[in-house]
Order: sequence, then C-alpha cells, then structure tokens
Amino acid sequence: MTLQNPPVNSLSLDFLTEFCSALEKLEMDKSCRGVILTSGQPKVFSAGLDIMEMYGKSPERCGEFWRAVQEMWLKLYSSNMVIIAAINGSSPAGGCLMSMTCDYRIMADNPRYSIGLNETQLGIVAPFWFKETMVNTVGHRTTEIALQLGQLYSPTEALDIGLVDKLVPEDQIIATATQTMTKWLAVPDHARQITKSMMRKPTIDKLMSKREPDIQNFVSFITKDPIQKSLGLYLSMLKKRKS
Ligand SMILES: CCCCC/C=C\CCC/C=C/CC(=O)SCCNC(=O)CCNC(=O)[C@H](O)C(C)(C)COP(=O)(O)OP(=O)(O)OC[C@H]1O[C@@H](n2cnc3c(N)ncnc32)[C@H](O)[C@@H]1OP(=O)(O)O
Repeated sequence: MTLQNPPVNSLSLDFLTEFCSALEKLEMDKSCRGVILTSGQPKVFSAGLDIMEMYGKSPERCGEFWRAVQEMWLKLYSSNMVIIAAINGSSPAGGCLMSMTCDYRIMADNPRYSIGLNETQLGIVAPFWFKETMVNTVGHRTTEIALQLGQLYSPTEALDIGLVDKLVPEDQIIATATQTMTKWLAVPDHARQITKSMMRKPTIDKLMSKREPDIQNFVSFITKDPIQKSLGLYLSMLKKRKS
C-alpha cells in the first residue's frame, strides 16, 4: 500500500476513511497474506494526524475524526496479515503510531528524516493507546523519556532504541521489505497470527472497551482554548519555517 495524500500524507478524516476501507478489502482477500506500507510522497512517510482536523473544528467533527483515528489503529494493530513498514521519509506523531502498529519497520538511512511521538512539542498529549503501542515497541523507560520530551529520533537513534528494526539506503527499502516479507510468510499463518494476537490483545481490548470515553476525552481536550492556541502557534511555526 502506498500512502498518497500530498504534500505530506497527513491523516485527514477522508484519507483515514479511504485507508481503512482499502485495508479491510485486503484483510478479506484470502490470497493477500502481507502488506508493505510505504509512502508515495518524497521525504515524508506521514506527517501524522492532519492538524487542520483538530484546529477550529466543531466538537461533532472532532469526534468523527477521532473515531477514524481509532479505527485506523485498531485495523492495523489487529491485522491478521504481516504488515511491514517501509519508512521512506519522516514519520512524526501519528505517522510514528502508524509505523509502530506494523510487525517490522525498515527505515531509509537518511539523517534528514526523523520519527517519534512529538505530541508534547505541540502542547498536546499522546493518548494511552499511543503510549501503550510505544511501550510495547521500545519499553517503558524509553517511552517515558520519549513522550515527555516529545522526542523525534534520527534513523540511527531510532534503530538504537528499537523504534525501527533495520536501516537501509533509501533505494533498497522496497527490496529489503520484500525479502523480509518472504521470511515472515514462511511461518505458518495460524501460529504467527495467534502469537501476534496474544502479544497485542490486552492493548487492543483496552481501547475497545474505552472507545466512547476516549472520544469524549479527545473532544473535550482538543477543543479547549489553550490547546487550540497551542495548535494555532504550531501551525504558524510550520508555515513560517517554510518561508
Ligand atoms: C490527558 C489526556 C489527553 C488526551 C488527548 C487526546 C488526544 C490529543 C493527541 C492528538 C494526537 C495527535 C498526533 C498527531 O499526529 S499531531 C500531528 C503532528 N505532526 C507534526 O508535528 C508534523 C508536522 N510537520 C512537519 O514536521 C513537516 O511538515 C514534515 C512532516 C517533516 C515535512 O516537512 P517538509 O517536507 O519540509 O514539508 P512542510 O513542513 O513544508 O509541509 C508542507 C505543507 O504541509 C503542512 N503540514 C505539515 N504537517 C502537517 C500536519 N500534520 N497536518 C496538517 N498540515 C501539515 C505544512 O504546514 C505545509 O503547508 P503549506 O504548504 O500550506 O505551508
């Protein structure tokens, strides 16, 4: 699957809806046992959640958006398929979350790229299921530091902490992902799928049992004046940086 939402593959409501529907089709296709997730945009895997979906929007619209974010995470994290992230660009916040739901992460070895959960840098807070996905990936202590600082890691740093599994030159990323997929698909599906579910079920069940309160929590948090102000400042910083 190639992410195509120019310019930076930000995760808008429409894009998330389309992504989930495409993933569901693959999940139901018995001939499809694995997916390589990559970006069709230069330099960026995904810029994370579309900030415009969280800025100046009605509570109803924010709730609809958050349900779609939850759905994307649930579909990816609980997929029966082998999902390999071929991270061919920067992957902050929601982009990092998306990468962490995959079974294996291969990143382009380009020091200009970065990956991490940088929410606190925007004045917002990564919710419990973002946090738990990271704990399940890199451990508790590393997550505590990463989340409080809103740390973005270079590919080499990300490899050091286990946030990605392998670095390769960018032009070898799909070939490496394909070789890796062959190895993963050599394991009998049922045994691998049960094992994956055993590892991830507690985190998935926790969000499933708290979906509505999590949406309420997001809406009440994101629509608060100081949070809207922080997002507004961050957006103007992004635009200024460009000029
Ligand atoms: C107590 C419990 C509370 C619970 C609270 C619950 C929930 C709150 C948490 C919500 C979680 C949010 C997670 C997120 O994903 S937030 C999004 C974070 N994303 C970022 O910080 C990334 C920002 N972008 C960048 O750093 C860069 O754009 C880049 C990805 C590195 C790419 O750089 P470059 O190639 O140089 O591109 P530009 O910077 O010039 O961007 C082009 C264009 O795109 C706009 N843009 C970039 N990112 C986003 C985005 N995430 N959303 C919307 N728009 C984005 C950027 O402003 C440029 O626009 P213009 O061309 O119009 O200037």
